[in-house]
Amino acid sequence: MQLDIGNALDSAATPGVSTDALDRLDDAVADAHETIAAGMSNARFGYASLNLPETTSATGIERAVDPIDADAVLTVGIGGSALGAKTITAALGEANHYLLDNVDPEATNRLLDALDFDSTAINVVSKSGTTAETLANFLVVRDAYEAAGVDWTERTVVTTGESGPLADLAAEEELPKLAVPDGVPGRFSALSAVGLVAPAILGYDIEAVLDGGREARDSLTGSIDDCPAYAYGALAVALERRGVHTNAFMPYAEALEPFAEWFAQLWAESLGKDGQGQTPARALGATDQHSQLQLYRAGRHDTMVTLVHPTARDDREIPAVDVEGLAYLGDATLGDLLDAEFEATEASLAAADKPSIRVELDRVDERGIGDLLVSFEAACIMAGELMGVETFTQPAVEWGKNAARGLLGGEETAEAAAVRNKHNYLIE
Ligand SMILES: O=P(O)(O)OC[C@H]1O[C@H](O)[C@H](O)[C@@H](O)[C@@H]1O
Repeated sequence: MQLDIGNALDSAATPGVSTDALDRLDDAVADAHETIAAGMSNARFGYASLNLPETTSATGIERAVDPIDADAVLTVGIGGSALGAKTITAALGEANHYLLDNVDPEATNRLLDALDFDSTAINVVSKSGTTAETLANFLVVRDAYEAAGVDWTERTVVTTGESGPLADLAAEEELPKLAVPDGVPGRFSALSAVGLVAPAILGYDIEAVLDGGREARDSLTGSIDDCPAYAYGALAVALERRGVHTNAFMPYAEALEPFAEWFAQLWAESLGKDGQGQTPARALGATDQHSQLQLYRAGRHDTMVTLVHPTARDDREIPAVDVEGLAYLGDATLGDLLDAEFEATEASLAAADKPSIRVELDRVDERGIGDLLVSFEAACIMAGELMGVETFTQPAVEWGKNAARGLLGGEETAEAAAVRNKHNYLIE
């Protein structure tokens, strides 16, 4: 991954974010890098995530899924236990990866009504093994396979922690079970079995995904000047300190649309703490030029736009047509048009003095997605160090999980009691 940060420096929105300011930040980055590197070598909680390209065994995962013969995969998981797999398979252009993360019964019914159970593997993922949405969806899916007379036990792989209700279910049915590695929070676990089982079942080269991750990991150095990942994290913090509280993540590749979703969880859950953080907004180029760009260019000075741009892609000619005013299209390809839109957006933001960062990758393929995932994880960890927050926890999210469990008749929790006592103000 490469960065061009020119448009984020010295903009009217962010006076003070200059090359000098970044130079001053470089010492803090060097110190934070030492903490991160020490955390990696001691496999400390959270920091161990950056070791996954080394510690994950692609052959171990491939061996575990080998007996499963399937053309499609249904992943049952939520948050960090779903978005990694979704991001990787989408980046590789896979259409036969389905996801049950939410528990909207109408959407679930529609998905299960259309699914070919015989050819679809079930990939159940939960680090804790207790998440209500995931467990409920797994029970529903098992039931649907049974109702269709299809043996779900022959097609299911479970990825979870050592113990817990999901581990018990897996043991009871003697299902193949892979581990969520120690020291790795869910949203940082894409390059483990959590994110790689689905692409492995679908026949992708998951070793190449890990290779891309290794490249990103090996490029972590203690200076902004030669480490794009850290430069991104440091710059986002410098901007956040000056009131840039929204980070609009806008890839110019459909295949990276779920990457923006993955980034949103990473950025929000890791950095939204102690009154700090940036709100991640999801956008897609060029589509959202025709929707959100108005706000980013002419709205409040509180947004940075992250423009992600692959430098190579498969392309398609635009057919020439003899109609006045359309000749210019006949000389171009769809890729040329998308690139021109990208350049125009970047220039238009700069002309309005709005900060943007250009992230480039060679191609959206196995290596490219591995590189991007690890680079943004490292960027996030760097940002967390500079902000002084606990990057690897998510207490605010746990609050809601505890409340929902208590409300459904699980063990009584203080959070559920707070929901029961909440003050309503109804207007009917
Ligand atoms: O993997 P699980 O334990 O099922 O957790 C799934 C998700 O649950 C919560 O929402 C956490 O905040 C997320 O970080 C996590 O990824």
